[in-house]
Amino acid sequence: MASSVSISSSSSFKTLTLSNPNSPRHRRRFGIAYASLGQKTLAPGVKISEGNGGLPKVDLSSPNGSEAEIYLFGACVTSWKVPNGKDLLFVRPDAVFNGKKPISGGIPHCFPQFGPGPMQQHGFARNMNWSIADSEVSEGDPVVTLELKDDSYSRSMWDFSFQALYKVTLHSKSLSTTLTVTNTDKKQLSFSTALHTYFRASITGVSVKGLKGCKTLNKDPDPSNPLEGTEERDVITFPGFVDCVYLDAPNQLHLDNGLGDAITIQNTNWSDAVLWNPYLSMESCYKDFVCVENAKIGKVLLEPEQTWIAEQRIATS
Ligand SMILES: O=P(O)(O)OC[C@H]1O[C@@H](O)[C@H](O)[C@@H](O)[C@@H]1O
Repeated sequence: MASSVSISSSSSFKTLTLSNPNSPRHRRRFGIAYASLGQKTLAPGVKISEGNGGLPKVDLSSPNGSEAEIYLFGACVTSWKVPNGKDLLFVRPDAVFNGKKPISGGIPHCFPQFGPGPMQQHGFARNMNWSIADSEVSEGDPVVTLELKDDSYSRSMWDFSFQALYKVTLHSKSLSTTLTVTNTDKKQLSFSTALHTYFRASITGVSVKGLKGCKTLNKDPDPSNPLEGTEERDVITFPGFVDCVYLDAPNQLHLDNGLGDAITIQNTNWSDAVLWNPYLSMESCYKDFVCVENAKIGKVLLEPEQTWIAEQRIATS
């Protein structure tokens, strides 16, 4: 992949495009781009900084003390700190920041395939560089919108022209993420997707409420041949390996992270949910996180120029 940095501006925003951010040449040029972007071009509370592995990230900070960071690589939110300084997201200790492998933790995207399927697991959006499309302050809260478009890499796996916009809004005690996918092709396309959120947790104390009565597709023991069932429990705990899809899940789930935080996970238009904890297959860290994912497992069909929008809002009390 060639190294490049480009900044283009339209009437309301500037776009910073980065590729192969791990190369020394790229880092040099990123420095220039960073300087010339300056803070003036971004809204108050929205900054660009150099993250792990030299990868660029967007830092959001709100006047009331909450903070978030989002890597352009994968548009991955890796940190969400509430005003008391606690980070409610988790990045795995084996996560790499090399601009090639997806970042394992935070809120990775699964797009345009949740998986398993013909493409690489969880699609390609989590290992492509997104660009900054816009930033603003909305009712005092910092907002950044990242953008992903097809290129030769995405087309080698999924031969469609598309635009994905990912708007991240940092509120005082909640983080809202809105994904908007538009078919910019001349033919119909379809995809499945998820926000694969890793919450920091103490797994023996974790519980999830709100899924009773949902149809389940249990990926344990065979992810490619899930077992159908119905969730009978009011309160789901994690005494062992869990990898389960919940179809037609409600718009609000309640997570007790076992660390003293009650987190609500609200959504609009994410029809399904996924619970995952790898248990002993990730012995060094499985006790420290749980994935509660908003997902769209059934295919979304988009005709040319059609758009699909879904929002997730995670909040503490
Ligand atoms: O790609 P990651 O972050 O390691 O996550 C993998 C897991 O992601 C979950 O969403 C899937 O349900 C699991 O089947 C899968 O193993």
